[in-house]
Amino acid sequence: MPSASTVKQHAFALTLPHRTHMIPSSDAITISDLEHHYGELRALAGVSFDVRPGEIFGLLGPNGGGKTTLFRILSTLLPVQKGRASIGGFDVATQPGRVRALVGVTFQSPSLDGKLTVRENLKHQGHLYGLRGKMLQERIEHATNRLQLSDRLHDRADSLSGGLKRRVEIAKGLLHNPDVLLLDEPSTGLDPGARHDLWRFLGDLRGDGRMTVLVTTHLMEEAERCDRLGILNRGELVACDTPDALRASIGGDCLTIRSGEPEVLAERVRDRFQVDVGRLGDQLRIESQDGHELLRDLVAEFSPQVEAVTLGKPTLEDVFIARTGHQFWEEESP
Ligand SMILES: Nc1ncnc2c1ncn2[C@@H]1O[C@H](COP(=O)(O)OP(=O)(O)OP(=O)(O)O)[C@@H](O)[C@H]1O
Repeated sequence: MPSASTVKQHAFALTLPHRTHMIPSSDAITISDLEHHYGELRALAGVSFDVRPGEIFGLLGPNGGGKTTLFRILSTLLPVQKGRASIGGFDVATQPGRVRALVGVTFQSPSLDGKLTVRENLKHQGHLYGLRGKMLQERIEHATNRLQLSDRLHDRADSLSGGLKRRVEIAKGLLHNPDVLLLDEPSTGLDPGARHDLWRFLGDLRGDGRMTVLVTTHLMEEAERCDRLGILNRGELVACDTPDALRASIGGDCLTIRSGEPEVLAERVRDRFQVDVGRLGDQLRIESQDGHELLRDLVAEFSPQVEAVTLGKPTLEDVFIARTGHQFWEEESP
């Protein structure tokens, strides 16, 4: 009995037409005013952004942000309810066959058959895409070379480490030579070393500028590695730019203060220094052009109420907090 994910991949692959188009030089992915509802629940609230050819574009967001919904619409597995999405100029709603020919997809849930070797897994995937004989052989060689899996072709999938399995999944997505690779949380369950390797491979894949990669993640360190990022929160795109530009949009330094009386201290700091003070639980958050000076004065004046202070350059998490008014992981609590 095939697993649910295998069935899903079958559904994705079987309707693939022969590929006739390369991505034109305009945007690789265009999303305009995309909305999606599950019953009453609004999972996407009018999202718009573009992904340029050859870039690694990250969709960053906490759990429930809407990443997987958007990912499934782009991979033609969910219908477009409102708005428009196109890949390589082909409309996801009206030209799904064309879109499937252009994209390779790696889903969050594992899709390898553990009892089969790497080669057998890839062969099976190739057959789903109508590839056979010499052509399939060449594609398997090419994909496994790119992901440095050539010496693993005869290993059973269930004998591989998590990182290697993930690379085989990506090789599966590359078999039909797509121009756009869609990856849903590719490093879920990987240790930091395997995660690092995975990102090195992603960098290599688009090295010649031909492959566009859209990757969803809830990990800041992954988001940092993307060329550009869209930050999704509760179905809304709250920011979209390069990681550097997003951090620079905060400006200066970020000061975080923990206090037993956060509300009282916030009021006093506002009055004394004329700064905006945000509050997240028992922590206060201040953006300042000169954090060192403010830190010194603040501790000198309010040390009895200050339990701990951190000072640092803005991180992507600070960007998220500044754009949404809440912490990244707040959403995850059960
Ligand atoms: N099939 C579904 N039926 C009903 N609600 C759904 C369904 N799929 C997702 N949702 C809800 O839609 C919202 C967005 O979910 P989505 O999976 O797109 O977010 P996400 O950012 O990918 O989160 P995660 O990382 O947890 O998958 C959430 O509130 C989720 O509970």
